[in-house]
Amino acid sequence: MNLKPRFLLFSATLIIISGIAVWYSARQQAEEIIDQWAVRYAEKQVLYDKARALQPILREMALSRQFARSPHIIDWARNPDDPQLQARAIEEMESYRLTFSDNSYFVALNQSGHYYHNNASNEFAGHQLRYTLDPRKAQDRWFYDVIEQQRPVHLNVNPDVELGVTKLWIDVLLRDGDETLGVIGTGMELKGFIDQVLQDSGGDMASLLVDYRGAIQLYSDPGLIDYASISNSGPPVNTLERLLDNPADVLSIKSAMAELVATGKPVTTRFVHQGERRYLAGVAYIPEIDWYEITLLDFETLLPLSSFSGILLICGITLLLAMLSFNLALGHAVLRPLRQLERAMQEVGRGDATGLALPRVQHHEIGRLVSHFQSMAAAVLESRQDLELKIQQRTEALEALIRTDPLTELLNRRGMDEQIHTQLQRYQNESQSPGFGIIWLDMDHFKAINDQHGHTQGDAALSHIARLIRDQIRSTDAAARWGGDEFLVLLQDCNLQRLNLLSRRLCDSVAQNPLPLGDDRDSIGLSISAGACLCQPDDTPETLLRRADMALYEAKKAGRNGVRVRQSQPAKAAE
Ligand SMILES: Nc1nc2c(ncn2[C@@H]2O[C@H](COP(=O)(O)OP(=O)(O)OP(=O)(O)O)[C@@H](O)[C@H]2O)c(=O)[nH]1
Repeated sequence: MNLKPRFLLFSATLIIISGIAVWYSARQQAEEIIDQWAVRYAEKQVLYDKARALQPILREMALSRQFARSPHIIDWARNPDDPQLQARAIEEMESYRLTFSDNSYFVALNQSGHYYHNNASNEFAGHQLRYTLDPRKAQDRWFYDVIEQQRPVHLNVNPDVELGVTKLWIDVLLRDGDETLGVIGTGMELKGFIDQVLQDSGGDMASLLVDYRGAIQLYSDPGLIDYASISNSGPPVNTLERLLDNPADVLSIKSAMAELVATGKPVTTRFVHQGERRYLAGVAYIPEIDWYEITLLDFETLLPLSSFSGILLICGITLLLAMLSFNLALGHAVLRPLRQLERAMQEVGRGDATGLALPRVQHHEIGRLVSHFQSMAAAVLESRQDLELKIQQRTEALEALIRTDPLTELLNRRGMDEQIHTQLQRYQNESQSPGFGIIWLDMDHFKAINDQHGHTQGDAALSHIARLIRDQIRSTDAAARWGGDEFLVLLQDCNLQRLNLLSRRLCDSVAQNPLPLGDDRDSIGLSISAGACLCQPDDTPETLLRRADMALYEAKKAGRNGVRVRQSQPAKAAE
């Protein structure tokens, strides 16, 4: 596999692995942030809810306490049958009615069991005595329970059967010294109170008030309120268990409540579940009423994890872009130069090293690689050229060798054959081509020289004659050792006169230049016979040579050291 797909695969694997790692760690971090944030938020919220719920209750409680300390009412409660005291007390009660938020009050006297009440619309003016309490009636049990428990203030959520309303009752003991004269106070209309202080803030949080047993005292869903908790002799019905599915969560909240009372901490938090949802419960103790404020915070709605998906998306895109940029940079800095280098290497391998398209990288490893490659390619090119030159020279030398006679360094028979063919073709094909002639030379009595002086001297004689021939001919002419002691001379641009002249000159030159034997006074006399002829248009190499051979034969026959020229004029000249 090439580097590019390898790197792409590698990068993709890296993206996936680091993406998963980033996803999990970011999710973990996000969850931790949300949890920490939610704890802080829940702590603040429960304190806020506590203050919001407590503020109106405290006001009514303070007023009710003051109401219970009224001397007019205490005097009357001691003597409930005294009409004057009753009139003053009812006047006092009516003035308090206007100060209570509900504009209503109740006064229940212990001695007579009479229950006095007037409401916001002053419906019972002049008939404030509404009924007489009966300890046998369930709906009147609250009065006797409050008296029995002797708690100075008691809050009680209870429907008023007589009045047909459900209220949060603030029950305050009416006392004179150690004597309990009755219970007085006011009621806050439950629905209005809940709407005012416990209404859900959308679907993301819920607020409720519970007593020390976990019995729900105030909640936005009236069906879950544990009404008249004070009067129920058995265990409470509507408790935290109704709200939280998991018993462990209920125990957890109860432990939080115990912790608050034990440590005096203003607030604490616990994670709980309601159905599939996870909530954070902020718990605060309200010592003034001995209840607990619980705020359930659905932080998955308040701050859903999906809020962080944008960050995760950006992380993912950034990672992807980083990897793509890395790949692009890698491709630009490494892979592309490497590909160019590879192509250049292939070109050098094919022997085409001209105009190599090499990457223009100056620095770093690839640059050095290119530089080394350039040097190497230049060296390879140089040695290749050198080699080719040598081969050419050797080939030329070989070519020359196979056309050269090693002893005399004249053309050999093959070389002269080619010359005759070439010249003959040119003469026959080109009308303007001048004719040429050949001279066939043969040493006279050469056998005797060999015999008398040995073959070495015989070779020397052959070389000596070759030199003499070479001296006599032009550079355009050609001379060859035809074989043994025979030579052949080809004369360019030749006619009979020149043929005759040069043949004679060659014979004379040999005759006049004996072969020196090293000793100045001694030499071997030499002579040659020559047969010559001019080429004819219809000649073949064979006919041409045969005529020269015949001329040579005649020269030999005529006594040697002589020349015979076949007189026939070439046809072109005759024309
Ligand atoms: N030293 C030497 N002798 C050679 C060489 N080639 C041929 N010969 C000798 O050359 C002689 C040629 O003799 P011929 O041409 O037949 O006869 P000739 O003695 O020259 O007499 P004519 O040609 O009739 O004048 C032979 O004895 C060959 O052995 C050579 O390369 N070196």
